[in-house]
Amino acid sequence: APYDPQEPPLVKPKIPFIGHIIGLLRHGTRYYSMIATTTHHPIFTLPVPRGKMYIVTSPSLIAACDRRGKVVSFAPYVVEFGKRILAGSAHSVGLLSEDLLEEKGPHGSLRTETMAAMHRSQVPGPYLDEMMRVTLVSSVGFVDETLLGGGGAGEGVEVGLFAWVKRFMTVAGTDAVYGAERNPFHDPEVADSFWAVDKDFALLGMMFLPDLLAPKGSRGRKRFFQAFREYYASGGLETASYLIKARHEANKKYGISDDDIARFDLGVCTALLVNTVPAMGWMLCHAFSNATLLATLRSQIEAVVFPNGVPPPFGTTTNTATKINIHTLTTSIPLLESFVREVLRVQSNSASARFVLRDTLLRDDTTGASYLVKKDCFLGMPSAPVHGDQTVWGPDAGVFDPERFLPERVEGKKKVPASAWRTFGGGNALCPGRHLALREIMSVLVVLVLRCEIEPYELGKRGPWRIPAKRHHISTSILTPKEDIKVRIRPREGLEHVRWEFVWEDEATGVVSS
Ligand code: HEM
Repeated sequence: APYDPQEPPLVKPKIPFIGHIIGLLRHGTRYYSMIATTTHHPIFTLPVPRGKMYIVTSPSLIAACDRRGKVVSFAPYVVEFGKRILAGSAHSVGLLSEDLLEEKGPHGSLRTETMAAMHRSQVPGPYLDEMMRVTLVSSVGFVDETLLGGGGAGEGVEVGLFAWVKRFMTVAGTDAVYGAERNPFHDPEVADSFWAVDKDFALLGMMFLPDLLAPKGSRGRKRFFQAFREYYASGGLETASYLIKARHEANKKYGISDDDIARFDLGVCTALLVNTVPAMGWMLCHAFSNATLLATLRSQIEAVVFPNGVPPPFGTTTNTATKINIHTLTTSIPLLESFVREVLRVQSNSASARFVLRDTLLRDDTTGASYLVKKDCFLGMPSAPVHGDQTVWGPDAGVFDPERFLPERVEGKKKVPASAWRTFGGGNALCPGRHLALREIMSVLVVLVLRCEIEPYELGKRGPWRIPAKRHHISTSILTPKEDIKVRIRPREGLEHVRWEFVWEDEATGVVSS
């Protein structure tokens, strides 16, 4: 459709016609930030071959889009994902695409019903606590194994940091959801299959000769589906979390076949893992590369967990374990969540991709200006430009500041609008896994900060920390590094004799872990 002057300002490409496509291919989502900083438009239109894209960069207009979530919609992407990546049957994809405008309410279609189940099962409360209990047992077990490695004499192990995190977070995350007893991810072949699909995501999405053009991803996808069909056939559902049970119920209500349910699980695992896993890697880079911050985190945690705030001396603790309730810890040490939120602020590359289902007028409450966005156009609210905006975060927007989200700091400053922190998106597409992700990340962080030393290590000697460059990916919000960091992980000196017991217990909800 021709450009209407009521639409957001047009940014013409330097190279006619294809210039923006070249920019996007070359710079990825950074391209939006580059345009935002040079034009200062709160929303702009990028003409591309066969259409146009609207890009929103101001928190007030992002809030306006969130309010119009039904017409500036995420739903078409759920449908495309079901079709292209999950390769669901025509029947199931048909059901997913019903009631795109969500006029029938939260229980009016398979898509909305499933999403309601995702939210209901992950709000803070007993279901979430139970998932936390399982994930903690799983990740602590793996850390124990690592620390016993390297001959057990404390020399530690040398690993690629992100690869190491990926191995245990993949299992810990899926244990929480599918239950530790029958989780298909305990078979390393299934875990590898899953990550092969993620790697070939863009090629599989083209739906063109996948066996030939994306052989590993295509084979991995088949292996994944087979493993999940077997999981349900052998009674896996009985050992699953409420999340999987609630989804299953919704699927059955709409007559989804067992084969399609196994396919949908690839969607669950994608949402569950592709951001959480790299996010954990970045957490460790930011925590362990900064000696002052690491010391502060340790002393704040130790003040809570040890009587008198210092580790018990050698010889006094052989029989009693030091019990650490991570739930209490994260509520009494605000720096933990502030740090995690700040890492997510600087590392987030989320797109918040939307599709305009109906011509809509967006009103910017701060300026009073209105913009017309047209049916069938793409609209993106990339996180990077807002996360780096000095008018929102202050002149130090570009600086990594782990204390930025401390409650007392937030109160003292000009209020940052909720729509300016976009790590988990917003509106009715707001990530339902945000509580699980934050809690899981904080838990693993506490365990590792307390128990481990992690140092860059190459060719047998200690090297400097370098925060690596990121690899572009079309669908994940937290990108992976271009190259992994080689590190040595060993038990912290002087604490080898401490027997740890990590639990997640919330007296308020009554879940007690073993
Ligand atoms: C650090 C970890 C995570 C990050 C950064 C993240 C980020 C996001 C983002 C940016 C969106 C899109 C929101 C939008 O477009 O406005 C999203 C959606 C979603 N996320 Fe997460 N996520 C994380 C972890 C999880 C976990 C652990 C789960 C658990 C299953 C999960 C489940 C989902 C689902 C199901 C959606 C789709 C929502 C819908 O269709 O309405 N995410 N996430």
